[in-house]
Amino acid sequence: MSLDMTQVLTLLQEHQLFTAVTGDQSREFTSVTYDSRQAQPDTLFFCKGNFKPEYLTAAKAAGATGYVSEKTYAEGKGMTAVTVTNIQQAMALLGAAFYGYPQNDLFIIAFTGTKGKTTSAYFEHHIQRTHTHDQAALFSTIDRVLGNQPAQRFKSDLTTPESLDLFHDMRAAVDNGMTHLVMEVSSQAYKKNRVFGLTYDVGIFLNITPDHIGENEHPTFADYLHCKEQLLVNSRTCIINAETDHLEDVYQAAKTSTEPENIYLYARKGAKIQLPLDLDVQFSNDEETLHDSAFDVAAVSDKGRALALNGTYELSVPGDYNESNAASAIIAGALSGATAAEMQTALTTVHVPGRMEMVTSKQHGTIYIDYAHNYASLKALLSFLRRQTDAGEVIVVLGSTGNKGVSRRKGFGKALSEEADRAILTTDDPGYEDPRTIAEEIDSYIDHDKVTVSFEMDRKTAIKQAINMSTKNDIVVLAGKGEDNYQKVNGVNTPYETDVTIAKNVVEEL
Ligand SMILES: CC(=O)N[C@H]1[C@@H](OP(=O)(O)OP(=O)(O)OC[C@H]2O[C@@H](n3ccc(=O)[nH]c3=O)[C@H](O)[C@@H]2O)O[C@H](CO)[C@@H](O)[C@@H]1O[C@H](C)C(=O)N[C@@H](C)C(=O)N[C@H](CCC(=O)O)C(=O)O
Ligand SMILES: Nc1ncnc2c1ncn2[C@@H]1O[C@H](COP(=O)(O)OP(=O)(O)OP(=O)(O)O)[C@@H](O)[C@H]1O
Repeated sequence: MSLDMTQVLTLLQEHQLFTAVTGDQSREFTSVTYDSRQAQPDTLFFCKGNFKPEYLTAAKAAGATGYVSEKTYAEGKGMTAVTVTNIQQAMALLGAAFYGYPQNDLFIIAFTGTKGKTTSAYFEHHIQRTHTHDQAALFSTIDRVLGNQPAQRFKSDLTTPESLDLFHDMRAAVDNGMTHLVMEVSSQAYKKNRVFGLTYDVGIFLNITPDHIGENEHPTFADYLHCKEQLLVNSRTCIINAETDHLEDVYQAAKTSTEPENIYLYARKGAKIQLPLDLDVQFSNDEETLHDSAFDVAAVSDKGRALALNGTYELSVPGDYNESNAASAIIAGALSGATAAEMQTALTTVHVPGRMEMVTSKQHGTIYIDYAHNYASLKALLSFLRRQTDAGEVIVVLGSTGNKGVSRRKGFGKALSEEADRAILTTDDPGYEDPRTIAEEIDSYIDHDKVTVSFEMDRKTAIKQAINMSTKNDIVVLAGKGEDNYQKVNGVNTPYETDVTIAKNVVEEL
């Protein structure tokens, strides 16, 4: 893989990003990076974000011969310097070119939404693995699967990787024989131009509620919505959950680049839709259970019927909202050519780490471990579980993260007041804050006439207490950490056994 200066300048000029160039213009680069620690001979280095000039000095010392940035630096003397109007966009364009446009060799299915991205991406990946006989890659918040060997599976740092990493990983996936890619696209990915210039074969919009607004994320809800909608603007075929808030805005965004015959709308049967739009696919379920779900999917338009996806689907992950997530994955699967039978097979065995994990105990009811960590997700989770447990109590163990998402504390108080009987407030990634103070803040939003609250800052002890106090008709919910095996404390990822392990051990010791 390589990139020469003629390609660099042509691409930047074509996209009106080019400002100026100095130095040797006959260079060819055999490596690209935005991190000086990765630089090597003949590297093209990108100066972006919270960049410091000494990183350029370090990159040059390691052999970098060119750099791209929004201004020139004295530290880059002797290197070819290309200045651009937008470094993130330039990096995405040049990254795609350096890695030989791997997206052209992949059928790409991309999910966005405030909640359900990871879950739906896992559902879709499972469908695609079945459909393609294991030729499907996955870029999720949890992991990046670039091939079928254990060494081709990596933990993720970001929901959507930085552009150079994204195209690097796509190239690796293609070279590993992958033909399909399922990916999550965060609003930050658009805000930071990580996916600039990328077009998806199928883009799915799941839902939007206020979240990720604040310092280092989005200044306003309007900005958050705009960034999320960019996924649809950049998709050849769009799938929209017609139950989402702001449906009109979302639908209009899809229509800016996609004909209505390539926009699919789905919803639960009987759901109230905000706009007089015709649905394409409905799903329904008369029998929810705590352990899995069997729901019906039916096309209700001509273009929906052309997908041949009608049928009853058994889903190994419970929760009414997961039926909605699965419905989106089924439509995307059908658009990629997967048959209903393939999708039915896949969904019966899918597992999403840290989402709706179950640990059962005969005397103490079922324990659910779930990543729910804001109002919308906790409300969705608890209201589903509440409906399943008329006879018993809903007992919740949770905390809230320190130094970010402060509004979640109020949301937790609200969701607990609406759906829980007991809450044990504890620690969840307190960062530089005191977990007890965070817990007290959550408590200040709880209606104490409805919820009995106690405090236990050692999360393991809190989990033991919750399981021990529950009876066989109760449900215990361990919320917020999912499969995390650390607690972020004072800037350090402190090892943590995981909620699932602790719950299993407690049950074994009973
Ligand atoms: C605000 C934001 O988006 N920041 C991201 C951004 O940071 P940045 O460009 O400022 O980079 P930086 O890490 O501060 O460092 C500056 C530059 O110096 C370079 N450097 C640094 C040290 C050195 O020795 N040499 C060197 O060259 C770095 O490689 C970098 O290019 O680029 C970095 C990767 O290059 C990301 O890790 C970082 O994500 C931050 C940490 C983050 O976690 N952001 C969250 C908000 C986020 O993006 N979340 C979404 C999910 C949210 C959702 O669910 O919707 C996500 O997609 O993950
Ligand atoms: N469609 C949905 N609507 C509401 N809540 C949901 C939905 N799907 C999942 N959830 C809840 O949200 C939690 C997080 O789900 P998931 O990880 O799939 O979402 P995400 O969009 O990837 O989230 P994040 O951006 O926080 O990583 C789940 O554990 C569940 O409690």
